[in-house]
Amino acid sequence: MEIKEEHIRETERLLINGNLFDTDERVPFIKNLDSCDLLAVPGSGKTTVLLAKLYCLAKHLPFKDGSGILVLSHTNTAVNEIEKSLKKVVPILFEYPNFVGTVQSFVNKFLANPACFLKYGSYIHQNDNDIYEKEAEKFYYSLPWKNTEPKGLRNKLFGKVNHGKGTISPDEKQQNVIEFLKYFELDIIERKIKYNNKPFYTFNGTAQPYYLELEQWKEDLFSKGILNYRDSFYLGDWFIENNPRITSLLKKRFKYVFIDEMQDLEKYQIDIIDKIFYTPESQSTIQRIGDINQSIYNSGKKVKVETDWQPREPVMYLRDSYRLTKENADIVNFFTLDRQQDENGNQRFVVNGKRELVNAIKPHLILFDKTTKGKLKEKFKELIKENQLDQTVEGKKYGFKIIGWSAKWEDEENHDGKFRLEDIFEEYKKDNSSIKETYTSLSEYLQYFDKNKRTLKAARKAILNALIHILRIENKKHAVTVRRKDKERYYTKKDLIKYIQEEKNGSNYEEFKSKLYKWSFDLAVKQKHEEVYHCIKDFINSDFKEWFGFEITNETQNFIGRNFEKLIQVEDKQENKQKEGINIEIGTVHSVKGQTHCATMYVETAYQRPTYETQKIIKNTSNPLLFHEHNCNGTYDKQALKMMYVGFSRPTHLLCFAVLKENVKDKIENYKNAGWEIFDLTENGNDKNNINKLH
Ligand SMILES: Nc1ncnc2c1ncn2[C@@H]1O[C@H](COP(=O)(O)OP(=O)(O)OP(=O)(O)O)[C@@H](O)[C@H]1O
Repeated sequence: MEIKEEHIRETERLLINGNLFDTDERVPFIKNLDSCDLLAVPGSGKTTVLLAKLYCLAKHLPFKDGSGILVLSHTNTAVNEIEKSLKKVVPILFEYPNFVGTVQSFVNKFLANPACFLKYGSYIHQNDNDIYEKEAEKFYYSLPWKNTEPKGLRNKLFGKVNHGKGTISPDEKQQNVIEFLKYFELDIIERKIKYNNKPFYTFNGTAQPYYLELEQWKEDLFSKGILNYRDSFYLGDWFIENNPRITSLLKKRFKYVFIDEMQDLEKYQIDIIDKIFYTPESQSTIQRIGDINQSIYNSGKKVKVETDWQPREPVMYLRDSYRLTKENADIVNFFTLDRQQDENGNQRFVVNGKRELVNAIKPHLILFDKTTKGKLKEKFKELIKENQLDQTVEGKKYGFKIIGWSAKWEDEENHDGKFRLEDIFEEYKKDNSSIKETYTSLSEYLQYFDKNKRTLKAARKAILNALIHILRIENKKHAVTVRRKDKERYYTKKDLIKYIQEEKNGSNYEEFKSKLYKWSFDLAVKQKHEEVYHCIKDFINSDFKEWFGFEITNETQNFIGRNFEKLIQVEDKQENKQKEGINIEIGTVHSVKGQTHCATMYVETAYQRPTYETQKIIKNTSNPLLFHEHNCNGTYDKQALKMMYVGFSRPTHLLCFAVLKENVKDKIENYKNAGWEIFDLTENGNDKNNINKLH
């Protein structure tokens, strides 16, 4: 197969405003259909060239041999970006036999889900760390404390998990055990439990009864379809081990495999993809794309310092950043953690800004303190207006964002005045809903189902999810046959529909279908949340409970609630948009990975010690904000450097870094001389609005 020039021309019009892809690096990559890795700095167009290649390849679909294209990424956001760019122009790329999704969703669909069904008779119902962690807490509190021999699991874990931790309070010990239950890994092939990457219990070890108790707990969860993200990969490995043919089938199905955001993949994710596609007899092309200096994800709560990705030959590179201007790129450049050397001994990763603006904009350093942090958003808006960024193509296309490393506190402690995003931006605190599969009340299901798209499909899914949630509370299961054995399993959405279609217990499918359509329409289009809530409540209390044969228990009653509970966030967001004129989104650095913004304000926030980014990265003899090579060697300073590298490299036009004045006050002159535009929002400023530009 060959990529056609005419298709590349089409992608130039589609993706880069009719500019041309350069013939030194980008066109050769787009045309290359052999296995390779692609590495490049932020904004160099890695995702863009991948999109271009996908477009060109999709023009050849369906392939004669019936194979397809697999496109994987680490986050849903990245997958959505791919869909947004290509779904309209090459819809065929999103249809069978192709697959576009996260690594997690790929492993779930092709490996973990069939494994779960084969081994435990259930499909994955909830693949979510939050839900899993709640189960871990529940399990902990269900374990008895035994004072007689043999000691119970709870006693054993108290000793083993806290071993070598010195004198700590009983509360801390308990917390450590709960943490263990949340994060230990069960290798179902080897029958081993690992914790913090070290062996903990094994089936063959002396602690077999305790191993078995933990294994049993996990397997009970699996048979309810409850898994954490990591479990999917162990189940996936189990599936490959027990059904080796699956790897040949997948290789045959996916002739081309592309992985974006490669730097964020964990070793076990990289390994499972290699195990399937990177084998001696493999005919599949695997291309892996990323930037080693942007690895900021980790499966735990930590930020990654080193990436697990070991690029392998042949490696291709892209020079220059098309997103960044020279002014912004020059700063980002000094936040490169690992520059590497090329074969000529030159620095390999240099961030070179190619974007040119009619009026160049300097990077802005915004000084604030605890009492003036409330002015940050206003200031950002003012700068956007002053530079007329809301009138630009990029402003309209990419928008404006305020970002920070740490968003929320996980405890209710007093934090000595330290702040995270939620302490600065009230609206961020309120907007704590993320799109999930499971909520705790019917009202939540009907309002949080899809904050961004509000499609009919999303509304329908939410209603069905709420209904199967009730069947789960009521412990209603139905019979399935797995490997000729009869089993019982909780209803999936599909099962629920099938049951109603079969018109069991007087159920009426036609009536249900038209109700479901009306409710979905009223939710998604008319936004009549309360009205729909009452209709569904009536339905549950009449037909639904009769069709499925149960009496409503207190737990379901609580789930439904007495009245509709209006969640203010839903309305708030839209009202804000209209009021402000300029819409500014607030989010974490993690959430804007891979994105382009017109203007970005990065606000330093508290995380571990030393507390703020500037305190972490500024050393006696080196300060990357002043264009010095960094001297970051510790874990947290390296993490900070990476977060700033990712965060600072988002905007096409305006980069603002909002910093606590006390962290930079001795060096303000130096920042000015280095090229920062400085605004001082603090009390002692001398501007008429107390928003002071220091000249
Ligand atoms: N060859 C090009 N010519 C002009 N503009 C380009 C080119 N390639 C990419 N761009 C533009 O540059 C911006 C960044 O591109 P893209 O998101 O593909 O970069 P990236 O390398 O994937 O970034 P990151 O590393 O931050 O994820 C986009 O606005 C894109 O349209």
